[in-house]
Amino acid sequence: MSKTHLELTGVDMSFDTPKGSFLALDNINLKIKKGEFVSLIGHSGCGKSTVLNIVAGLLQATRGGCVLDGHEVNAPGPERAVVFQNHALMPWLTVYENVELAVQQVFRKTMTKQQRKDWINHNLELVNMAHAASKRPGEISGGMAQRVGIARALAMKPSVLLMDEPFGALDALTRAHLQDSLMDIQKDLNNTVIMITHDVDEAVLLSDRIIMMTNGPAATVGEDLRIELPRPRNRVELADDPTYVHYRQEVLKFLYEKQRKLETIAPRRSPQPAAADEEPEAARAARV
Ligand SMILES: Nc1ncnc2c1ncn2[C@@H]1O[C@H](COP(=O)(O)OP(=O)(O)OP(=O)(O)O)[C@@H](O)[C@H]1O
Repeated sequence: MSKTHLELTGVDMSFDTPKGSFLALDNINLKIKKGEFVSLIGHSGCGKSTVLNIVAGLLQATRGGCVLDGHEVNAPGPERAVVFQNHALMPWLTVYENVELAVQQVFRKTMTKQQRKDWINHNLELVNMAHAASKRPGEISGGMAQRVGIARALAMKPSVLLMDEPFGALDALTRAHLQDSLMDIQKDLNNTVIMITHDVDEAVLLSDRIIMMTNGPAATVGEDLRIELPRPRNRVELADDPTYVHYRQEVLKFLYEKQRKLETIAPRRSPQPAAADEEPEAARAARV
């Protein structure tokens, strides 16, 4: 990790609403280095997806902007792949064809047909989905579909991987498995990752930095916590590690003491984890 790879400078974001202009983000400043894994955490509606959408080029900041490798971001691009919570696969295409679509888009001119085929299979193998290459999204589980979504994003060789609650809708076991796979993949590929999460343990386990956002409107970066835990990280060993516990408490303190939501928390836009009822109380408490 060395110089700044991605930079948000003085970003404001206002939305026009029937009641007038709504300032969602106020002066977001963030410098991210190549290969850093950064999590965005904050209460519902604070503006995390808006930040991600600005980096993805899906939204234009009202003031300030985003620069990637010295180039201003003002449109979506294959070097910034997005993984959404609900994977967004094309239901009429097979698993293989879903990944192929992305690979065609990026490598049609630079890879031969055979190279593209090998590359698609390689990425499906990375997420342990090669065995289901000929299945359609309707024939596989949510966790499997999410793995295909990740394979599709990785197959574009993005320098930045943007993930909006990628594991939020999955049961606890599948989530743990995918978190471990993501750590392995990121170690090999050294992508920069920005991930939105509501899960404090997930943020501490995966991240090099946790960006904690203040409550909206006019949300901004509240705290920027560096997670200096050696890698590879093992969730079982870390559970009792005093440094891990300290980081976890820092995030919880920010969310529940410094940024306590006084009004009723807005309903989540997305479904709750499938196995939430089976989770231990402590794990549930650590979800924003
Ligand atoms: N297109 C839009 N028009 C008007 N307001 C918007 C628009 N998009 C987002 N907002 C508002 O901006 C604020 C931030 O929304 P955003 O979706 O970024 O929050 P979030 O932190 O990702 O929320 P959650 O955790 O619930 O997904 C919210 O108050 C939301 O209602």
